[in-house]
Amino acid sequence: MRYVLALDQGTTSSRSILFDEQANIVATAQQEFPQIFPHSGWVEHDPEAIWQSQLHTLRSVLHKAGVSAAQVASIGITNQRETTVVWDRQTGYPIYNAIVWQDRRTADHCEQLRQAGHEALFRERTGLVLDPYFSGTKLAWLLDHVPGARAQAQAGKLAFGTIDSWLTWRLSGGRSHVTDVSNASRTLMFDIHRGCWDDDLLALLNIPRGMLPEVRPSCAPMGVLDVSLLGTAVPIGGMAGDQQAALFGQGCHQPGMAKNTYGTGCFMLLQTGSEARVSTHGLLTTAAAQFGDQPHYALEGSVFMGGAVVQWLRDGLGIIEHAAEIESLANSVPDSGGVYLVPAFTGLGAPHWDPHARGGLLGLSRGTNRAHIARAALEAIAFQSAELLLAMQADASQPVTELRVDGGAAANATLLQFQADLLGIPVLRPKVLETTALGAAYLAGLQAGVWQGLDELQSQWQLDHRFEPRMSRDEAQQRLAGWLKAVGRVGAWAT
Ligand SMILES: Nc1ncnc2c1ncn2[C@@H]1O[C@H](COP(=O)(O)OP(=O)(O)O)[C@@H](O)[C@H]1O
Ligand SMILES: O=P(O)(O)OC[C@H](O)CO
Repeated sequence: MRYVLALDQGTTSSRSILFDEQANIVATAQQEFPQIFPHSGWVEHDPEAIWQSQLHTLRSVLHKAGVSAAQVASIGITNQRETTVVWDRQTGYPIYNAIVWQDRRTADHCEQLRQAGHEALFRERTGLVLDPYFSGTKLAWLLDHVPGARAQAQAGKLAFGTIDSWLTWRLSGGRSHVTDVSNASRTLMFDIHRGCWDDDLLALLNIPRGMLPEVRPSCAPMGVLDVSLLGTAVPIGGMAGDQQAALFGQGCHQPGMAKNTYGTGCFMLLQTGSEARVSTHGLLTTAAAQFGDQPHYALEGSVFMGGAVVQWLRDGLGIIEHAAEIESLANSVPDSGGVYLVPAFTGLGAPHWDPHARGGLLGLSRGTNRAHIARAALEAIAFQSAELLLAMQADASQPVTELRVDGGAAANATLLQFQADLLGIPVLRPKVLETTALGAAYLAGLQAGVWQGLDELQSQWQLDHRFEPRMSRDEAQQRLAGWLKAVGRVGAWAT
């Protein structure tokens, strides 16, 4: 029996999931690591903590399954994207904490680039908008603020990577400095059309090219595990950013197929095939996971606060004890009583791209209670996602007819029913909700010959539940109008 191991390095935890040859989950291991908030709007991770937690889960999952490293045909890596690490090539140690995708410290730098008239060039080449979300300005910040970093980078002594690169570097004992197209496409430095780092953009960001990893397709030899780790040189055969990995794991290979992941944030991706479709409605164009020679693209909408709103109810307001309790609390009232919660705690992502927006709780009355707020919180996740799908429908050449879903909050049936109601299309939840890890495993397994092609993978996708829209379109339009009114009130708040 051969196995495929997926390493899923997320924003709040590192996980390892072992799959068998039928893509069944054999064992999982997970470890959380600390979130560091040095200032308002700043979010950092310790790259050593990321590495140690990932290594711990890797060892633990094999131990739990009673499987030896020699039985693992290939390792796939999937990761929180954009999060930026710089390390010393010689010592292998990071020069500073990782700056996390949620971090807003480079909002001013983005504004300066915009004022200087560079937004169109970045957009055309990278498919992204000038927002602190992406790696480029985070990397520039590190070079400008860590003493001596710029000189060392110019001397070729420092390496940059997103988390996929960082883990591969460590896993390979410092031999592989690589990334894949899907991760590279989130950096603001990568031309998604030519499939290479872009010297013009590097010059505008003042980044030495020598720091950057080599870019490969997502299904490709990425490196080999250093034998000192597990005693065997297991190949790393696949790599993709977590949202592109989920698109792959959901079997969304045909243009027009879309998925939404309800995790900390919400990320909706629409497969557009070989066409890098440009959005005129605030979405991003991004590289999908690449299997084979041809690049594939996706339209993406990213919402920063998805399931994290539920965490806020739990940890900030203390009105629930466990995330799952939100469902019964929300269902204890017939509706939100006119309350709208706009969770713009770290600004708004797609389609608004307003780093200065802040959260708002609107429409409160004397009768509002915590159940209304819980319901408004769940609805906010669905409203934000509905805005993404509306933008996609407006941008795409063909209508999106169904939405595949996954992620931790997709366990919540009330949320998914309201989502289907708002969208007016069926929402499909698969049996395997670990689609991110599955996507990484598929890429690695294809590389190792465990699976032969996409048809074989697609036939493995199984439905758990189909949520059909029940609300009238009039009511859905009214609710959306109320949401948009609330969003309008919180814009540019923190300027
Ligand atoms: N039953 C539930 N209803 C709503 N949200 C939930 C539920 N269970 C978990 N969540 C939310 O889902 C998120 C965790 O999902 P996960 O996919 O593990 O996230 P990530 O990969 O971003 O860390 C948390 O923000 C949590 O609040
Ligand atoms: O770690 P997640 O699952 O919240 O995903 C984070 C995204 O990749 C950020 O773009």
